[in-house]
Amino acid sequence: MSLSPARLRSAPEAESLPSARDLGLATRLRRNRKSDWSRRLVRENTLTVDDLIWPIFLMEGEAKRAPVASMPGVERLTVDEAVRAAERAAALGIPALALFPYTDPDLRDATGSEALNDANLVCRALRAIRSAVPNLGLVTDVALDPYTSHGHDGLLHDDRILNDETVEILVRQALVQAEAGADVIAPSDMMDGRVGAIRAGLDLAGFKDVQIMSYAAKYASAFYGPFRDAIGTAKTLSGDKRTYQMDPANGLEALREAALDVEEGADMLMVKPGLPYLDIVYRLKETFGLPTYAYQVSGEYAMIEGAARAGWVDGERIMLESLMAFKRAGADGILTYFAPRVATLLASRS
Ligand SMILES: NCc1[nH]cc(CCC(=O)O)c1CC(=O)O
Ligand SMILES: [Mg+2]
Repeated sequence: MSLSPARLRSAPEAESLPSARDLGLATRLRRNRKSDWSRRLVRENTLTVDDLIWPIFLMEGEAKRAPVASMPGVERLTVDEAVRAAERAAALGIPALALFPYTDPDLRDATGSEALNDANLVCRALRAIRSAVPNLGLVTDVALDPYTSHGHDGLLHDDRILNDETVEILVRQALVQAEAGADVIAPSDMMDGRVGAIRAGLDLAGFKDVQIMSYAAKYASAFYGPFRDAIGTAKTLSGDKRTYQMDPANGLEALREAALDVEEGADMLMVKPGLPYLDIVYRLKETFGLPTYAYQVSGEYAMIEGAARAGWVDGERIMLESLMAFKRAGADGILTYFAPRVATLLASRS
């Protein structure tokens, strides 16, 4: 039955070839794709609302929302508006929110001291959301960049980011957040040893059930640009973050980063950015088997949403396809600015 390419080429007319009508294939993968019911039956992965963590941006004031220019459709919210967002998340069944503050410029200083203020924006939002929506998971970011005048995640000294001195402050930041009601502490700073130090600090203070989601593999990425607009560090950041965030060229190093975080007590791992780093998501999940998350970061969101708004791509389909890709790579969930939109869409389909 098999037909060589040479014979095919020399054949006078296609219709005279029996195999042109029937290749005699035992296996035809298209059979399972023939109809919607069958495609659903053989589908390997599903995206559900349980996979979503919604990152939101906070700002001072009352009853206000301010658009983030480089993230069309995303707004900074005052605390009362953040409570509305939390109620919306709960109504949609989104498991958790991640909170990021836009700190007033005059509250920023060289050491990021506002991070340790138990009445800072994040802490006030934690308390307000906790009392209005008690059962929503609240994830907080541990790193100093929203609070430092230089926009770095740690202490800057002679053009260097100090590691151990920074970790000491991060532990205190985590305690302030846990005290205000954070369920999950998510260190995004990439200092060495911070997961272990934060775990020890939390345990000592009695926060044994507060989880740690480690930004285990966080790359020095240009995809964070719009986020830095949102939290107001785009213009102030001096230099770049390449002495602490990972080199995008490295894959094995992500395994070493994650191994240390697991050893130090991380409950969950995260990879960031998301879509360009699916190989890292896959490797971490395969290697450690921990709950593993991906952050579809601001630049990824901006690229999809910008192209969609220009009419160049089908935004809704790309949103769903990109999120499904994370699931296929092994992610247990995704931090995504699309969370409320995709949750609404999923609800309308069920
Ligand atoms: N600690 C900083 C932090 N936490 C989350 C993001 C980026 C998230 C996004 O781009 O959506 C960043 C940016 C950075 O490292 O400069
Ligand atoms: Mg590390």
